[in-house]
Amino acid sequence: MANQTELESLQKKLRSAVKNREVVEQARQSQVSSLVQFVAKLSLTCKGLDLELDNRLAKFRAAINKGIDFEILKPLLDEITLLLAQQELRQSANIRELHQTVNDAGKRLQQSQGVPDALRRSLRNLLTTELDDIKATQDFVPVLSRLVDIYHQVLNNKHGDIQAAPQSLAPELAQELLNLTSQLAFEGNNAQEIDRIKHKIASNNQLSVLLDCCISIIRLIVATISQERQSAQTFLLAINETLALLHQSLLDSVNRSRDVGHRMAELNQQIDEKITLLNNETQAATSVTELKKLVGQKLEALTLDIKLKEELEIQERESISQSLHVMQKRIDILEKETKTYRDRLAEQKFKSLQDSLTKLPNRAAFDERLQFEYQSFKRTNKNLCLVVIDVDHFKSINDNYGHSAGDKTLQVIASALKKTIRTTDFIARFGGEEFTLIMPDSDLNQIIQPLEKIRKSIKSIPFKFKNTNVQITISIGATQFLPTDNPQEVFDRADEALYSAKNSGRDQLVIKK
Ligand SMILES: Nc1nc2c(ncn2[C@@H]2O[C@H](COP(=O)(O)OP(=O)(O)OP(=O)(O)O)[C@@H](O)[C@H]2O)c(=O)[nH]1
Repeated sequence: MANQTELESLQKKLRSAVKNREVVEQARQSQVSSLVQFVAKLSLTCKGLDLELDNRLAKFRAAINKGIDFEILKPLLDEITLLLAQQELRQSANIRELHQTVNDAGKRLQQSQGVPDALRRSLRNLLTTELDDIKATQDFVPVLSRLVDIYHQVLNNKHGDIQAAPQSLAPELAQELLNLTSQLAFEGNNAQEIDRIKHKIASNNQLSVLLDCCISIIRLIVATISQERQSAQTFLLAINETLALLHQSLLDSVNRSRDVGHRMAELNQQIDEKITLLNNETQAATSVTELKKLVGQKLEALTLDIKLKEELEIQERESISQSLHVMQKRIDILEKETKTYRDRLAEQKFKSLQDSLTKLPNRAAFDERLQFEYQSFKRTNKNLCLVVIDVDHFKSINDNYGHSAGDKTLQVIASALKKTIRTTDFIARFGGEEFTLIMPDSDLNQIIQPLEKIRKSIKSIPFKFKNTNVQITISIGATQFLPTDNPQEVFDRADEALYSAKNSGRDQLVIKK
């Protein structure tokens, strides 16, 4: 009986165990199935990376869907694991490359001119922080999109600035503009205005500022030309008026002369007729008394006519002298007006050949003189040397002590150069901090000593800026005209000599044959 009970209890336990086992089995089955589905889905996310991997994963998905035994799947899994490892390597290489590309593109943008401060800051943040935080390929997406956005904004800005003109050209343009403005000769308010523009160019060479300055200069030139045209017009009108008056005086005088001429002719005719009549009547006279009476009457009439003639002649002389006097006065006015105008033109020519800052001859004057000396060299074959002088590190004077200090320095150097050269030499300000010197009747050996004297004299000027003693030096390049040379070739050779002097440490003279 007891055994029967034990058996039943055992059977009950067994049934319950089987049931539990079935539940566990079912749960496990469902877990395996969701795992299989998950793995299948996961494998699909790798699709498209690599053809080989795609094939293996497709096989794998088909196999697990069929419920193929793990042991059979094992070799396939090994192959897939290997392909995945290769894929991972390739991917990290791609990420490194992408990182580098984004970094390079950003750096390039950083180095370009004219990026506004705010964008420059965003770019710096993107390159230093955001780019370093990237862990996976998809992290590049927002970074790349921000970089493209910054590029866009910079491009828009640049377009708005000056289309296609790189800021790197600005220093050259500023220098050329300064050279050109120093050749302009203005007076009064216009001269002050041009000085203001020059300071603006020298202290800020942003392209937009240079453009503004160009426009202001052109406006000044146009205003000056129109003033000039007006003054020429006034001068011509005045001359025209005086000439018209002169013409009128001449006409009056001619008319008067003609009237007088007519009256004279009439008088002459009257006198002639009276003499003929007297002649005839004296022939016909029969007595001396009659003759006396006749001659007395006729002589009286003749004397009257002759008197009248004399008066007319005096009148005529007086009128001629009067109109000559009027004409002389008008010619004097004319001469005075032309002289004023001639002087003005001469003064303008002088100013147009003078550098306004240093009062030395300017580049135009130098070109004119060089042509003249060159022609004379060709004619006479006498020695002729050309020298280019450049102030060393002049930019640092502007940068450290201001543009006005730079201007003053140029004036002091110019006046020292003028004092030190020989009377036969010709010095000009070529532009900026560069001077040119023409030395006629000298060969290279003869110019060494005077040029060394110039170099030393500039070096010994005691410049003082902001309570600091500053020594300023010059570099000199010199050459001599050869029979086959033209002025440009000689200038280029002197310039090469100057650059050798600069490259060999400055503060020296280099001669090039
Ligand atoms: N104050 C002033 N500066 C000028 C004038 N004309 C040109 N400059 C400046 O002269 C400087 C010339 O500089 P650079 O050509 O770089 O030459 P540098 O500094 O003299 O150096 P090196 O010639 O190499 O020794 C520029 O900064 C110009 O702006 C001017 O009329 N007045």
